[in-house]
Amino acid sequence: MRHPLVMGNWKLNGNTHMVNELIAALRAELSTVEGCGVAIAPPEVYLSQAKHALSGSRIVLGAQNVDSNLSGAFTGEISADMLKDVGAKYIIIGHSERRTYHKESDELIAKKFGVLKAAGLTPVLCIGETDAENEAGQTQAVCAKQLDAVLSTLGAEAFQGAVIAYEPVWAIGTGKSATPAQAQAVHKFIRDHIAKQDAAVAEQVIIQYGGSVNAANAAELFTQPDIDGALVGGASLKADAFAVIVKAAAAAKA
Ligand SMILES: O=C[C@H](O)COP(=O)(O)O
Repeated sequence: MRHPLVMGNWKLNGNTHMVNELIAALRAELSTVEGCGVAIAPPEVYLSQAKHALSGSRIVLGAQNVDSNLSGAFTGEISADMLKDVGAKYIIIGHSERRTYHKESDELIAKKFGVLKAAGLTPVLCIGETDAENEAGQTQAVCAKQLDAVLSTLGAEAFQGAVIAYEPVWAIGTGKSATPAQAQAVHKFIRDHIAKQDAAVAEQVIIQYGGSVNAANAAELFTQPDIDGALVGGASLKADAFAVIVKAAAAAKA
């Protein structure tokens, strides 16, 4: 039985004051919610502060990226061990913004996946097609290629305990979410693709949807059988909206 996971990706937003205020508000909003995992990924510079602010709560700390190297002369980078050391658990890799702005390849992202697994951390692997790829009918091919980078190097067992976030690039930050039926079709394709190698692993892997999830559309998305929560950008910066999304996931999957 899979449990949903709703994770907030704060992206490049926040400051010392905001981290404390938003976490305090989330703690108040979510203190009684059960049946849905909750995580937040603040910017790396605020991870320790966030960990302290989350102390004793059920909200888990995540991060937005990791380097593929473990240590050494890699200026500006953060290692898996460092993330673990500060208490982060769910680590986003392969986000389309990193694929686009930092030219991250499927191969590099697969390497990061392996580094996180080796450190005992949970990869949140983002995959998804662009608008042009969607228009060209290439959604499944793009998702398969992004998954295959991990499957071919680490095997299906690497997805045991891992998280996949299907985020169509055209839906990120645009206000234009995929419809529940559109997202479900891709989520089922993703699960079936992994099941070709290992049905048990495919059955347990959490597949989040991401892309303009908000308080108004979350509940309907979560009615779909293969949508196991959400990776939330903009709406994760507002405690009330994020709490509605978490509660919708808990209710839909109860
Ligand atoms: O990681 C989160 C996604 O990029 C979705 O962002 P969004 O909810 O602002 O569309």
